[in-house]
Amino acid sequence: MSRAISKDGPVRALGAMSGTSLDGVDAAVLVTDGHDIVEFGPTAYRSYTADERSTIAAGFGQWQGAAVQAAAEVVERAHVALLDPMERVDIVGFHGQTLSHAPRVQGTLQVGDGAALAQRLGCPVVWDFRSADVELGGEGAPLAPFFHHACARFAGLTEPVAFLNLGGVGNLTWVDPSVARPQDAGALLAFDTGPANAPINDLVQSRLGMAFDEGGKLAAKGTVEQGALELFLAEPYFARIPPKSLDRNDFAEMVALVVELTDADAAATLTAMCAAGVAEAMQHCPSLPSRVLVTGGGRNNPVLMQMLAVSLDCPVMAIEEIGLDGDMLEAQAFAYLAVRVARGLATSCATTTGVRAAVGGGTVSLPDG
Ligand SMILES: Nc1ncnc2c1ncn2[C@@H]1O[C@H](COP(=O)(O)OP(=O)(O)OP(=O)(O)O)[C@@H](O)[C@H]1O
Ligand SMILES: CC(=O)N[C@H]1[C@@H]2OC[C@@H](O2)[C@@H](O)[C@@H]1O[C@H](C)C(=O)O
Repeated sequence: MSRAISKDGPVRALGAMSGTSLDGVDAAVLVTDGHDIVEFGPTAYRSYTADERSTIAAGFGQWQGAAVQAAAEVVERAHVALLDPMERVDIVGFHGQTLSHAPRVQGTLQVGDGAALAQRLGCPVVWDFRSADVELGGEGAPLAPFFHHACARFAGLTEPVAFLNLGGVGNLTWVDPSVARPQDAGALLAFDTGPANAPINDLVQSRLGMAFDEGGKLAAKGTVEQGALELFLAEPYFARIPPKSLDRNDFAEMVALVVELTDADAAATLTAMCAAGVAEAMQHCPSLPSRVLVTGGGRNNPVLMQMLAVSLDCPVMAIEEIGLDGDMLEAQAFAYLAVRVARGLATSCATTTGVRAAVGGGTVSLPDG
């Protein structure tokens, strides 16, 4: 067996994330002891080709079979292509690609073989981060909140803030940085807010052959259809008390609500739905955050950001305002979580996934030799 990481002190970790919006794979190096962030390192990105994207998308909602296998192969190849040329690190956190997520029914499935990646890269790889949490009764998501807590403390924040990730799905973490440990009472509350970019991407892809509504240009030309928005907000999900999480396509029927609308009105309405899901989420926060720090691709959509600014009762800004990289936060999160798993520290707790006791999931695979 090759070396595992040291028992204490900071290590260099590399995190890799393939998110629900299917744009590509993000990778980022982080120096951490599993508690505090010491330093942010280099980052890299590899976009999926249109063919790769459709192969992965064909696996969405599936748990086994040829489509899952084909998606897994694409995910593995893309990660090797991205990570192999990067620096050698002490440990890798490999999220893989979520194909299906139904924690109370079948479970949660992230594809990509971490054991094979450990052999290929010649270093320990932590993977399958979500299964243990689900097996212990948790939602298995979101998992970035423990990292958000570390980020808030790294940035020297003292007041409660919210981290809002707008990827394919939206997720919000309310953090009180004055509480020392993420699993302690009052430190965190986290959950998925609703669909974010995924329905917008699906709409512009199917109608216009575009990957996403760049700059919200299409939505900016449209009018929000209030009736559709009201039907959307009547979904019981929004009133449900957290913890709660979503699969990418859990709100697929939304598209039916906009099917009769023009391209621009449909885009505007789906964008408004994302913002309205976030506005609904605020009622669940323990207190109004001092500000909402937006991460993920949705922060690049000025129409969406403006809708959020109008509908939330606190300032909304891109996370770059506190010096963090909004494109890489999730990859950094899985670097951080990998170190925590390897050191036997918790990665989720009752207020982040609803798991009964704080738990550290994840499988650690070491390379041979
Ligand atoms: N300039 C832009 N204008 C509008 N939308 C954008 C822009 N840049 C990115 N996006 C949106 O953000 C998406 C990518 O977001 P991100 O990389 O955060 O998602 P992800 O990590 O795949 O998802 P998740 O957080 O759900 O796992 C794109 O697919 C697109 O919809
Ligand atoms: C099951 C799954 O992969 N969920 C993702 C998805 O994408 C955003 C949101 O839904 C969040 O719950 C989660 O990702 C982030 C990285 C998380 O676990 O914090």
